[in-house]
Order: sequence, then structure tokens, then C-alpha cells
Amino acid sequence: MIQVKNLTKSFRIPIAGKSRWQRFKSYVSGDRRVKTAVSDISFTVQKGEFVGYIGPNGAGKSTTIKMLTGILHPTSGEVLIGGSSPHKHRRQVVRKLGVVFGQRCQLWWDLPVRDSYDILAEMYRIERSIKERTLAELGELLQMDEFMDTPVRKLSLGQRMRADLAASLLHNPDILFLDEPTIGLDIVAKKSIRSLLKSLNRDFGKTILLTTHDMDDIEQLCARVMVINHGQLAYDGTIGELRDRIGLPTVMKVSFAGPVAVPAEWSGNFLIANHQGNELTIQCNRRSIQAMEVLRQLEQWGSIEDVHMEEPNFEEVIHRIY
Ligand SMILES: Nc1ncnc2c1ncn2[C@@H]1O[C@H](COP(=O)(O)OP(=O)(O)OP(=O)(O)O)[C@@H](O)[C@H]1O
Repeated sequence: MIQVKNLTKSFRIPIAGKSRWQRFKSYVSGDRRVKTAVSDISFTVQKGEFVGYIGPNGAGKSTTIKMLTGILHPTSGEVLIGGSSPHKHRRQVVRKLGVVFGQRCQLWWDLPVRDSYDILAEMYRIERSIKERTLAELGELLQMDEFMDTPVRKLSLGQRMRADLAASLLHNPDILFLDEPTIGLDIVAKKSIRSLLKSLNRDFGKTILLTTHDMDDIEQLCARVMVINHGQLAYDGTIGELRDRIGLPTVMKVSFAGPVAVPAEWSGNFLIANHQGNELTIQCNRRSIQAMEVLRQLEQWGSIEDVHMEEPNFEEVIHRIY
């Protein structure tokens, strides 16, 4: 559905001198240096996937999305959306895509929400009856009835994001590119946007590529994650595999029915991080030992009453690869 092959984008930017005079001279002389924002990236996204595209500030995420949507031309490499190039067949591809840039509203600021949809429907040449039906469905799904006649500038951020999502869905695209759709939202609004995105993927079969700095978005929504760093693809796989690869320890808090007979000098392949009363805190790396093996060992030291497992914090895992 989305095929990206050896995609590269370089910008020619003025050489940044130390003084204002140097910068001015470089600006007028046309001296430039090459900044490679995206470097030789390849990946494929299948129909119905929900993929997180993450990386630190300036890593090249937005530049990639702009190339996928045909806004920017690649310096080299190829993008195919449903077999067509967004650069050579822009109109054809645009009909398959819905795009939300969380930091930029695509609706008309002073117009009531409904009027923006009328304009967009004209632009996409959507028949009146189909537009009305789609809007009724989206209104219900995104709970927009209460603000359909309110000017966009008067909407709360959460309402604005829902209205923006509806705008990206009006022409019923198969693919959604979402760049920071939960940015700046409070916890309640974030939760509501996440459950909408989940439903769009699961119930309506939309293929979604999501860019975000919120690791909870990624953990709760994306089966697959791609990490971009300094313009290069640093990881492409599941969150579980990523955790395993980084190798941060899983923490197990184990309560015993009575005293625990821990050997005086324990040097097995898990660590006893804390021993207090009838409780042990264990750190183990699941690449080298399975949780069941740890428990079998612990059973020899006392009668286990309760076990609580904590997987490594995903935010921390990500920091390790950045
Ligand atoms: N039009 C442009 N001209 C020159 N350099 C650019 C341009 N657009 C992006 N860049 C540079 O390319 C690099 C990647 O930028 P990009 O916006 O893709 O990063 P990002 O991962 O989306 O970052 P963020 O998370 O901060 O939005 C940055 O160093 C940026 O300064």
C-alpha cells in the first residue's frame, strides 16, 4: 500500500556564519551547504497497519510525511501510494490520503465548521448526498453535533482536532497520515482522540502512519514502530522487540507468605534489587531468562503469595535509541 525505496531529501541552506555580516555575505553570495534531512530510507506499510513514526526533534519525520503526501519532491528515491507516485500522479494519490498536521489547522478559521466541509467537499468534488451522509456518520463518530455551527476559532483544542480529523476523512481516504494529532491536548481529549484513531483503524480499516512525541500514543495504538534518527531509519519492528533489543530489565515485585530464604551470595542470572521483609524486588533481562524460570527459583526460597511485573518504561527505551 505504501512503498518507500531509498528515499532521500537534502536541502541547500545558507552557511551559518558567526557574525551577522558573515551570514549576510553567505545569503547574498549564494554559498550553500547541503543538509540531508532524510537519508536513504526504505520501508513498506501494508493495508490496515497502524504504524508509529517517531524520532527526536529535527530527525526528519515531517520531511518524510511531506514527501509521502507529495508536498515535497524527494532528492532521490521513490514513494508509491497504492502503486502511484504522489509526485507524478498527485490528484490521484491525494484522493487516497487524509492528512492531519496537529500544529496546523486545515479548516477556515472564521467560518463555522460546517462551511469548511462544504468548501472541502467542493474541492474533492464529492456529491451532495454522499457528503451529507458522510458528515452525518462523522458527526456521530466524532461527536461533533454540538459545534458544527461554531466558528473554528471558538473551538477548544480537542474539538478542533476532532473537526480536523473529520476534514481529513471527508473524501473517505484509505490512508491517514497524522502528524502530532494529540499535541497540546489534556488527558481526557487525548484519550478520546486515541479511541477514535483505534476505531478508524480497527472498524473502518484505515491504514495509519502516526507521528507523535507522546509514547503513550505509540504504546496504546501502534503494533509497529519505526524510529528515525538523524534522517536514518534506526529501527522498524514491534514495541516488544524494541524493548528486548534495548535490553532494559523487567521488574518483578514478589510477595511471600512468610520469610524468604535468600542465599547469602546470590549470583544467578537475575538481580535482587531489594529485599524488605517478605518482599523481593527482582530485575531480570527477558533476553537471558524467562519470568517462569525466575519464579521457579524463587519458589525454592519461600512460598510465593503474589507477583507484580513491570515492563521497562517505553519512554526510557526510546531515549536509549535516540
Ligand atoms: N525547508 C527546509 N529547508 C531547510 N532545512 C529544512 C527544511 N525543512 C526541514 N529542514 C531541516 O531538516 C531536518 C529535519 O526536519 P523535520 O521537520 O523533518 O524534523 P522532525 O523530525 O519533523 O522534527 P520535529 O519533531 O521537531 O517536528 C531539520 O534539521 C530541519 O531543520
